[in-house]
Amino acid sequence: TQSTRPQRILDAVQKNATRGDPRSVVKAIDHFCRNKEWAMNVGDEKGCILDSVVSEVNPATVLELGTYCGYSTVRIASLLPPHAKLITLEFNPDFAAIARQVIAWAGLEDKVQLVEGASGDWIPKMKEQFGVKTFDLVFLDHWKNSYLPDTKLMEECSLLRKGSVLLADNVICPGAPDYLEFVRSSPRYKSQYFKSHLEYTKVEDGLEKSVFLG
Ligand SMILES: Cc1cc(-c2n[nH]c(CCNC(=O)c3cc(-c4ccc(F)cc4)cc(O)c3O)n2)ccn1
Ligand SMILES: [Mg+2]
Repeated sequence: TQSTRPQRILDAVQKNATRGDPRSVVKAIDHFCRNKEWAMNVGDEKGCILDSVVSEVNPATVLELGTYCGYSTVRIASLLPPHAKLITLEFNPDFAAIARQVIAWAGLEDKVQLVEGASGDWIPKMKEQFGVKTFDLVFLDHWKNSYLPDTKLMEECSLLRKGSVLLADNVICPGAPDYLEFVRSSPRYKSQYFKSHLEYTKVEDGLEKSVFLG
C-alpha cells in the first residue's frame, strides 16, 4: 500500500534520529524535507525565530494550533521548563497519528497533550477539559482563515492574559491578511513582523509576534 508523506517523514525520523534526542528529530525532518519531499513544517529558518520567541517567553502553558507531523511541537516542547505543558490541536486524524509517534520518538510525550479536532470546537472547552487558566504562548499554524476568528474566540474565552504572546506562521504565504490587519491595527495588541521564507524555499514568508495588552 502507498505510504503517505507524513508516514515517510516518520520513517525518516525513525531511521535517522536518535530516540530521546529532539534536536536529531528536527534535523532528520529538515533534511528529508529539504532533500527529498517538501512538507509544511515551520522549517529550520522560521524554526530558529520560533525558538528565540519560546526562549524569551519561557512559557508555562503553550497552545499550538495545527500539529501536522509534530515538527514545531518538538521544537517548542524541547525548550520548555520542567513542569510546563504544551497542548497541540490537530484536525486531521492521520496527521495526529504520525505526530504522536514523532513526539514519542523525541521523548517529549510527558510535556505534550495532542488533541484531535477543530480549533473552534476545542478552544471553548480548554478550561474545563485541561484545567488551563490562560496561555502564555499561542503558536498559530493551522487553517490560515481560522487565525482571526480563533484569536477572537480565545479572547472571549479569557484564555489570554496581559502579556500573552501570539506567534503566527505563514502570515505572508499562504497568508492571513485579515489576521495581520487585525493585530496590527488593534490597540489591544503590540505586533512585530519577523521576515523569513516559506519553509525549504526562497519564497517570502514570515512570523507575526503579537503581545496581548489586556
Ligand atoms: C485544530 C485545527 C487544526 C487545523 C490544522 N491542522 N493542521 C493544519 C495545517 C495548516 N497549515 C497549512 O495549511 C500550511 C500550508 C502551507 C503551504 C501549503 C502550500 C503552499 F503552496 C504553500 C504553503 C505552509 C504552512 O507552513 C502551513 O502551516 N491545520 C485546522 C483546524 N483546526
Ligand atoms: Mg505553517
